[in-house]
Amino acid sequence: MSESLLDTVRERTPLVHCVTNLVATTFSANALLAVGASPAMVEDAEEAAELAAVAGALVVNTGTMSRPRAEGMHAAAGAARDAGTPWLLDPVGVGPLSLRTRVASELLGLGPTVVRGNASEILALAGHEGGGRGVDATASVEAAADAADELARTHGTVVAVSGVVDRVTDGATVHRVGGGHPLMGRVTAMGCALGAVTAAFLAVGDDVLAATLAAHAVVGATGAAAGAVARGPGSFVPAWLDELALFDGAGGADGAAAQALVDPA
Ligand SMILES: Nc1ncnc2c1ncn2[C@@H]1O[C@H](COP(=O)(O)OP(=O)(O)O)[C@@H](O)[C@H]1O
Ligand SMILES: Cc1ncsc1CCOP(=O)(O)O
Ligand SMILES: [Mg+2]
Repeated sequence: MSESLLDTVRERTPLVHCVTNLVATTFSANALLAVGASPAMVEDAEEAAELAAVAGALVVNTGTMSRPRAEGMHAAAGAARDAGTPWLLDPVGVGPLSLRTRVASELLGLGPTVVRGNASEILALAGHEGGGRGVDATASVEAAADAADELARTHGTVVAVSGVVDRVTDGATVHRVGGGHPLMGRVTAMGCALGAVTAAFLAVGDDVLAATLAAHAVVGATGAAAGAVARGPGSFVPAWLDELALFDGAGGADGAAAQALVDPA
């Protein structure tokens, strides 16, 4: 599953349009390049609508909110919906901060293909007390399980909640993805990069749940491998980009390792 979709990303180099935050921009673009996709960070409303209509997939990430950026998000998400471009909402910091919480709720109404966030953000997006502090989660993945299922069912979307073990649901079926490394929580914009990589898989896979799971498994496997060689958060970043770029495809040992992270016994 994961290995063949990764091969398809590399073959097709899908254009992934990101309306993302100031912190995540370069890291997400590098993660997309490393996995084999083609990133474009475009946020002006006029340009964002043009690009979202022709991109392979779109990421809308609320991490550094401003009114002009919110306009770009609405324009991009609306154009993606109209053009049938798959798009992922990463509701960074939703809950404690008011403008982004309102905007994310409006964006949810535009029908994201996937919603991906940490547990506090998913709880808040579903209208529950998430307890988020800034952009970091204070709730556990399992504490957000009911909220994630409810969001998925109400909005017809796949919801992925990240943490020590990620949880992915379409509201009916639930999967968990292991792997990763504690250093991933000490690198900024790691979840944003996971969202960007997930969008690259959405661009080439018709099965949204399978594509989301495959992307999470690849990030889990490469994160574990990078964590095993990194000395700390600084060396984790280049190690992870290298692991992502060097990850073998169909039939390889890396692909099998990623597959084994999904719903381990
Ligand atoms: N302690 C951990 N152990 C293993 N993987 C982790 C850990 N913390 C974060 N990750 C991984 O890092 C990625 C980003 O998750 P997370 O830190 O929850 O996102 P965010 O940065 O949006 O809060 C996910 O792939 C997740 O599985
Ligand atoms: C630190 C910070 N501040 C605003 S956005 C951002 C990055 C958040 O990235 P992630 O959600 O991937 O940890
Ligand atoms: Mg995040």
